[in-house]
Amino acid sequence: TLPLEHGAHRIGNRTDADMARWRSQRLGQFIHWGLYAIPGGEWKGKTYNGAAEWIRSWKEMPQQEYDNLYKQFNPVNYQPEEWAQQANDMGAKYMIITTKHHDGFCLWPSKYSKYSVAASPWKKDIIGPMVDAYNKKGIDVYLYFSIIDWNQPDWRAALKTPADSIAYQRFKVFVKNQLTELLQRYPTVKGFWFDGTWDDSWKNDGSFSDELEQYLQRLHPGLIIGSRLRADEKGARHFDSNGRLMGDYEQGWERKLPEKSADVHGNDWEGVMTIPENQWGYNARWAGHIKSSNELIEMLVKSASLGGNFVINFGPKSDGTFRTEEVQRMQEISRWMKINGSAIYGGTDAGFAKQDWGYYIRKSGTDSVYMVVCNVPVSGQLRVKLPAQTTLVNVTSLEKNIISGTPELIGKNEYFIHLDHKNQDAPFVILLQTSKDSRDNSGFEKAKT
Ligand SMILES: C[C@@H]1N[C@@H](C(=O)NCc2ccccc2)[C@H](O)[C@@H]1O
Repeated sequence: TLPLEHGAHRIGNRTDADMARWRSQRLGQFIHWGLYAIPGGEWKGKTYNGAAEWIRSWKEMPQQEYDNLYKQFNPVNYQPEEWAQQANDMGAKYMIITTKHHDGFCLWPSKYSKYSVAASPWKKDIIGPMVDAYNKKGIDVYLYFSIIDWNQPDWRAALKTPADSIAYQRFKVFVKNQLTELLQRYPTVKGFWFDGTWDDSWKNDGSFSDELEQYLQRLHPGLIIGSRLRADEKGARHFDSNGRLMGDYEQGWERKLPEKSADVHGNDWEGVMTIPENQWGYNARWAGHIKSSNELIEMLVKSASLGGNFVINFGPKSDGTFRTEEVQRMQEISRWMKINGSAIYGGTDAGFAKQDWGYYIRKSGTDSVYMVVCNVPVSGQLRVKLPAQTTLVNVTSLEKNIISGTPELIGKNEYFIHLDHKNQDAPFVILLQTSKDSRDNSGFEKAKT
């Protein structure tokens, strides 16, 4: 291995209580809200085909006109208590809010930037009431912070001249000041969700990103910061030049999920997902595939089955309300979580062989393994192959009329669980009580006779 000063400082997952809490939460709510919600993907009758929060970079958008949108920011229908209530109903245990996206507009009245809510008709702090409302519901808050800041004259994508380096030096002080300010203003937040760290200026300054992370940890012990913040001294990101994960969890799963256990190497990880194909901020016209609640639920289940968290993104409108499709999904996911949430919270990789009908999720640290069935086989029977030295002690379903009869032993540690032929319109859950046992097949057979 290479001698690295600014690579990973820890091998393996964090074992402290803050990280255990994050790991048990499994379902998060991402909120992208800012000036980009005003154009909502359209400008002067034309439709922007990119992600709505990137409209400032569209050649048809005069940047000065975009930058002046702060004069229109006035979310008269913003009700953070309602936001928190609906997130709580959905079953989200944490929320990530954009304090500042790439455009540099701050949703809090920052001392270090004029480009904030303080300069808007709204005037007031947006972040504080949101943190308070979510915390009151028992939902943890994480602060999204973009290192890229198109509004800051000292920001650079790359350092080409000595003048660039002097400007960027000032920019790094500005970043550190804003992050310090955010922790002082909102001391109950559990971590930062950094973004916009792919440019050369940042990638080639691994020592700063490393020192910044350590500074933030000293300021606020226990902070949870993903792998997207840092680079090592060779410009490697997420995984250092020795292949070791930096940060507290793998944070590269954006609009994509790992397929199998081997893809996550036992690391903590988090996937963040849009409901349309690629819109984080509010876009008036969602084009392409819009994920159904069952699709989002399956992604959540898949994430938990692979030992990761799943965060669903919402893009409120400029007036502070949520679009119908997003409210619908929160309500549908809420219904499912109220019945099946026990399979998700505290869930992790069961270490069982994957089957076509769906996913296994182990209640962490126990012999309870949930089966979340997403694909009912036409045979009506679910194959379950237990690992060696594991016996089946009991089988129940979280809802009535799911299982018919008792599991049929079909081979060494292998069973068919027969289903009641009701047509299911959502994933359903079966709970397996297992036990580690030196004698194979003795468990369920014994319980049955
Ligand atoms: C969480 C999302 N990240 C921002 C983004 O630009 N992602 C696209 C991207 C992802 C990875 C490398 C470069 C660019 C999007 O605007 C959202 O904020």
